[in-house]
Amino acid sequence: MADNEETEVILIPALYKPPALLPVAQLKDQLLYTIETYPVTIVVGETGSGKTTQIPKFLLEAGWCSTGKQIAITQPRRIAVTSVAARVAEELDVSLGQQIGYSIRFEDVTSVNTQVKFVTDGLLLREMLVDPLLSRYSVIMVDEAHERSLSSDILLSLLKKVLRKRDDLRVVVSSATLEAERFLSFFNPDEGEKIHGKSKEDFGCIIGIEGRTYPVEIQYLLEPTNNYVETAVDTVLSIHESEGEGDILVFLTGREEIDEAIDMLGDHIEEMSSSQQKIMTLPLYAGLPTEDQNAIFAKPSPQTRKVIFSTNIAEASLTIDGIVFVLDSGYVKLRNYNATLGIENLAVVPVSKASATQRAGRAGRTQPGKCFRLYTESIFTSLEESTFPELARSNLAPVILQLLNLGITNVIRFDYLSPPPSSLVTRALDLLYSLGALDTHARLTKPLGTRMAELPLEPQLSRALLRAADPEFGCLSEMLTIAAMMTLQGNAFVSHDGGKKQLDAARRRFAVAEGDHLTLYNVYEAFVKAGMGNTGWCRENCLNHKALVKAVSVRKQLAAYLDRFGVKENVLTSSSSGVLRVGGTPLAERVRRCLTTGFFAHAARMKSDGSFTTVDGKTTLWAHPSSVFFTRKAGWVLYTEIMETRGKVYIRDLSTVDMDWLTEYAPEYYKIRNGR
Ligand SMILES: Nc1ncnc2c1ncn2[C@@H]1O[C@H](COP(=O)(O)OP(=O)(O)OP(=O)(O)O)[C@@H](O)[C@H]1O
Repeated sequence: MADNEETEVILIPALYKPPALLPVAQLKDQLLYTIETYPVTIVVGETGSGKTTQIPKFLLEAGWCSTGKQIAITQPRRIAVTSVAARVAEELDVSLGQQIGYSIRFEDVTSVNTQVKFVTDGLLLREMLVDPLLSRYSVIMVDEAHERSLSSDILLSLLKKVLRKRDDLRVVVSSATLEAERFLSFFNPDEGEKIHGKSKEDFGCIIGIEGRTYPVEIQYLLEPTNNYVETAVDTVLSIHESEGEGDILVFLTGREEIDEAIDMLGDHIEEMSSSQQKIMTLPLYAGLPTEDQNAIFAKPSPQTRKVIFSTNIAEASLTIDGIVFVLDSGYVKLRNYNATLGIENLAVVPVSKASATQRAGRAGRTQPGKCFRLYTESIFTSLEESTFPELARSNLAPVILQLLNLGITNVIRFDYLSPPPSSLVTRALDLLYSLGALDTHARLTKPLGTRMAELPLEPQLSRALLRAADPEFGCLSEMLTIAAMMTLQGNAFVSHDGGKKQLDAARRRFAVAEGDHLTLYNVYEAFVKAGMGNTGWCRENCLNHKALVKAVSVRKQLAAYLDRFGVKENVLTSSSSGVLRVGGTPLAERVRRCLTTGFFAHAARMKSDGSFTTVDGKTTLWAHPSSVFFTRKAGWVLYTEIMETRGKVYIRDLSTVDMDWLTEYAPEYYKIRNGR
């Protein structure tokens, strides 16, 4: 062991069942030797070879937690964190949250006994704010690093720095083949440089794991399709009719497509004869509450075939027992930030080869499988090798805020794995400056900037929340509720029996003329009043009970942050009193003004045809169907979510504002923009 050669090795409980089948098991000794010897180990292995579930157990068994330190395994996605942690706990026959735990935003399932912690890469970054050297960990494994998620790229950069300060830390990076060399040379000392006595030659090592659990047969279309949703549904039906047993996982790009496919398949299911095996459809996308996401793991009855329609969140690390068939649409919705327009959108683009391989790898995990690529083989050949780094196509404001809070003052020259375009960095600095998080020297302001960095919310929302207690606004209680509801990402309402009319009527019942934020506030208040255990009431009102329970918990956690900052609810604020006035300003207006202090950059004006135009008049936006302003008229609004689907830019969560408020709360920002 690095810290203590004499330490006694802790043995895993007797119930530990070594999964002899998994290819990684054959390399156990070599892996442990490498991790012991080199500060950095890059592990390259096929999907399903056992990297995620087995390596942490090997490390635990070898005593990497015996000095009281923990092992962390990061994942880009929450669902991978929770499900893999559950699997490892099950394999070790321990209860989740004890020896094996996990932590995701707003949900910490760990205890003092936790030795192996699965965590999202973003959350581990946050931990660095309180423990910059991540001193409580002996090994940190960054899984799925080839995905190049924003947080995992930044984490790798910061780990590189930490490794120069800590000689007892080990970093394991799991990656698809092509990126392995790049990761290694990123970590390596420069020519002639020595770190803790180690040079380029003995600082890191790549280990390849060959083989996978079960074979996966790949099939392609002979001719390209121009409607992959329809082709996916047809393929599901033909598998159901002519292939053997086994569940199906279909990769589409977003919620709308998933709903469309489920509806289309539903029509066919109704026509099926009762003697046939049944089909059970399930959606899976990031905005679904955790409990609903976990429904995909439930085993259906033997007479039922499970068909999961998912976005790329099921693409990596997941094992869904029973999946035999994978259908890959060949497309993914990727975040893309246009620094010139200041708009973050989701564009549907072809997947990379690495993604397609990961998708196929969701089959063949617990039995042999088949992957139907809903595109031709020549299209596959023409795909990019790997996904373009998220860092180079994102709004960098949140991450720059965190870097600054970690004491990294020069965010332009920071040692990025791939440096982002300078326009993205400049834009982020501009925005943070206009939010008051930075001073004119691009230093974090105190306390506003540091508090914004600490709150687990996007900077605009953090800013609005931190201003809410100001006597001028006096709406902290309301803003806490709105912020918590916004983290549900549009999932407060749900159509229980598929009735769109009922859903629309329910939305109307809670809707207020001022817009979606106060509507969300109304929903929350009504939910608490009806009794939080009242699932019947939620059903009647087409509300998502689990999501609302989650909002209550998120609200509490946010309130605890503010409490720590010494931000208290103003005595004048009372959530029950919608008519309360501060200086003659009604509560609803104060809330919208307060939102403007954060979201001033997201303003738009409704045109006569019901669409919206941005402040500079260059972009047309449409209210999302879930918005109050999908049907109602408005003047100026601000929006807190923006997404692009099939060439149309939709805005969600809108509130009416007065145009003058924009310059009142963000004079610098509008001066900067007008000056360009
Ligand atoms: N929840 C589960 N139920 C049944 N088997 C599982 C489960 N989780 C993992 N396994 C088994 O362990 C194998 C290895 O899974 P693991 O996630 O460790 O692989 P991996 O190498 O990290 O793959 P990937 O790169 O695709 O994430 C799976 O192929 C499967 O056989």
